Amino acid sequence: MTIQAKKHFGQNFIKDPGLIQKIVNLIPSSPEPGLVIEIGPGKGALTRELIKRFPQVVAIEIDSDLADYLATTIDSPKLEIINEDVLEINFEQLIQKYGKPNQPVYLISNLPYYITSPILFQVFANSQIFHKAIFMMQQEVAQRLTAEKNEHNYNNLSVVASFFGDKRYEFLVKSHYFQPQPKVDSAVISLTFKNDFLQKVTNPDLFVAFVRQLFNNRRKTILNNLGTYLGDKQKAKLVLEQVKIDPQKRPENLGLTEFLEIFELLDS
Ligand SMILES: C[S@@+](CC[C@H](N)C(=O)[O-])C[C@H]1O[C@@H](n2cnc3c(N)ncnc32)[C@H](O)[C@@H]1O
Repeated sequence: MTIQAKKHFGQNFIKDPGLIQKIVNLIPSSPEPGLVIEIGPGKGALTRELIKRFPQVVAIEIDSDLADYLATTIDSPKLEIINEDVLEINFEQLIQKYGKPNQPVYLISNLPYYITSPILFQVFANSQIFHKAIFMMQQEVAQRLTAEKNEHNYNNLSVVASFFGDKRYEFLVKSHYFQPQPKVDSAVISLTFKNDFLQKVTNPDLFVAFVRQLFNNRRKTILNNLGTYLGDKQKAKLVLEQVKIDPQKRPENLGLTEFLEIFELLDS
């Protein structure tokens, strides 16, 4: 069966066996092999390797041609193919259905690039139910996500990713590894989820929105950005004084702890 890549679904397939191994190796198989959820299995490049190593793989694919192709070419009781839009998936219910109690849950994807951000934020919103995510994305986004303060790519995504877990830039994947070949290179990142920071705020969604707004105008000082957020520059000045943050700094000069300090003060 010939499968033509559909551009509107962000289909760029990989087939290099070395690359596939390298990506799948990032999922730990100890202390116990967990439930693996793959977003966008495509023609099954990663999926075939995953079912060799893990007891249960759930693959969510929006394209029914590909879902049918997978169902007819992979015959394994370990694989569950779900023909749906990942953004419509209720991960909690999915894990209840396919996982075992207390089993670690891993996410893996060569992400459909057109919805990288919505998927990332959907995953963040469910971070407590996942152990680790291995995601391939455009290199520029990977650099932003894994950047640290004062680095030139640092933005709200960098802060939010650190809030939800330990992030790591794993490796670069040149564009020629994909079929069809995209215009830009990609990179694989990993995120190991943690609850440490989550416990500090009552509403993580509000924190995510707060950080986003504080980066609204990167060139302006934190005083200006916070003033706009609060609609009150004087109050912003007092808040920054209380948490001992230099009001002349820019958002890119503040680390996660500093954003949390400001937010916690406003939250209390
Ligand atoms: C970059 S391709 C990766 C394919 C395959 N995993 C590989 O590495 O060769 C992205 C895959 O995500 C699928 N996809 C796109 N949008 C999706 C969505 N909203 N929900 C689920 N899958 C989606 C595409 O159809 C495609 O199979």
